[in-house]
Amino acid sequence: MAVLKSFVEVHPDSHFPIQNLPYGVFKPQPSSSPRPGVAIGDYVLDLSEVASAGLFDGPLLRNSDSFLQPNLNKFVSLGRPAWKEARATLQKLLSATEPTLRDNKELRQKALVPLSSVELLLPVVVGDYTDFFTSLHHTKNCGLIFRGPQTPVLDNWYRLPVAYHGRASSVVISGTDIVRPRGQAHPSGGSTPYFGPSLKLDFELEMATIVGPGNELGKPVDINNAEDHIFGLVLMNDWSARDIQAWEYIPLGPFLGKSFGTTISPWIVTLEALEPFASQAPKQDPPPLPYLTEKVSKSYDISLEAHIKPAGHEDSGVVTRTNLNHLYWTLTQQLAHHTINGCNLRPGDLLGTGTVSGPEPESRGCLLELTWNGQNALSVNGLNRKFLEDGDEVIITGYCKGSDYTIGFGTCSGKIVPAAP
Ligand SMILES: O=C(O)/C=C/C(=O)CC(=O)CC(=O)O
Ligand SMILES: [Ca+2]
Ligand SMILES: [Mg+2]
Repeated sequence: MAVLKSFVEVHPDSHFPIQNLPYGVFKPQPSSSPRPGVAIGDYVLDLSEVASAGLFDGPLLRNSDSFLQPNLNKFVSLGRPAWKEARATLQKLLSATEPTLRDNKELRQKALVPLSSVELLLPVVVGDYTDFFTSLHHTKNCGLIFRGPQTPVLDNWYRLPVAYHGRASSVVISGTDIVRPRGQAHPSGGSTPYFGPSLKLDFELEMATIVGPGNELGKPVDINNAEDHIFGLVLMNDWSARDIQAWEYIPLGPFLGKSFGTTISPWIVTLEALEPFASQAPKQDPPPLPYLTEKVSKSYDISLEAHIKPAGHEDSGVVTRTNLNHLYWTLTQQLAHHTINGCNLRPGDLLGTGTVSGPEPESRGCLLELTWNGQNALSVNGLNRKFLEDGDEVIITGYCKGSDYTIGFGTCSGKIVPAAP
């Protein structure tokens, strides 16, 4: 079958071919109101213009105002049949052989906006943010570093996807500066805690689920229906202050060491776009309990990289390369487990996968592991790094490489600025 092509020119290396069509929210001008869009090549297609022109003409979206909203919460709440209808409409509208938009100069000029000229915003209002801990390699390394060699991975980890409740208010869009947090820390062997700017500021390379339709309080999601509740994925950086974290986390878990900022990428890549890159999830031993046992156990082959760009440098240096398919617990197991006690999820909720570390030392997803808590410096563009310095920009990227096109996530970046005085 011929490969689907758009009339919008798309560079072969672009993350945003017609096969992707990730959803975001943008402002065409600083004074404009936010509106939903999909990325196509170097452009964003304004979905409020497409809707206003009456071009969503399928049965589910014909009279819908879901693209006349300042965020995607309403659209993601509609569920997979509406998402499929929107995707079919947009792929047809943007295809090389379809004249409706291609030959309508006026509409094209209104609806196709150069990406370089827009401001990208958070795609959804995130009501709740949860962070899982699903890489065995990350769990083992953190266990060794924080707790020593006795039992780096506790028995519960193999039985359930461990997580903590994160902080939604500090989830920010890619490009937002991150202020170095201040807090209490306790130097190892030291007798009294100190207060000041974190000396062990780190990134965590993660991906995150954007929840579609939620579930009613008291009604868990069945594991085999969990995929119906997943709209798509974004890149995520769970900034972490390791010195604050190590001192505060016993016995209740992460708090101020992580809640000062979490960055997500602007484009939500849908599960439909990722489907050609689905892979078999790793075998689980011991087998999970029935409520976590799924008919199809799916992961995705998504290559992930983190780069650091020190202040004043033109280029960034790569510090890790990993893949989403290293994770032990699947996205659907995470979601089903989250609701098994009756907890309700809502459209736009953000479920971080946890740090995506792979088995090789070069595939570790954070500096804590890469430098083994600052014992071994990493060389970045000729500079030594144990933890992040002021002015460092961390850039995460992710993509699935097919033979004819790339499905990419763009980038998720943030720069460290000095702590408050
Ligand atoms: O092992 C610990 O005490 C803590 C580990 C983390 O900081 C991990 C966390 O945020 C979850 C994850 O990213 O996998
Ligand atoms: Ca994390
Ligand atoms: Mg964080």
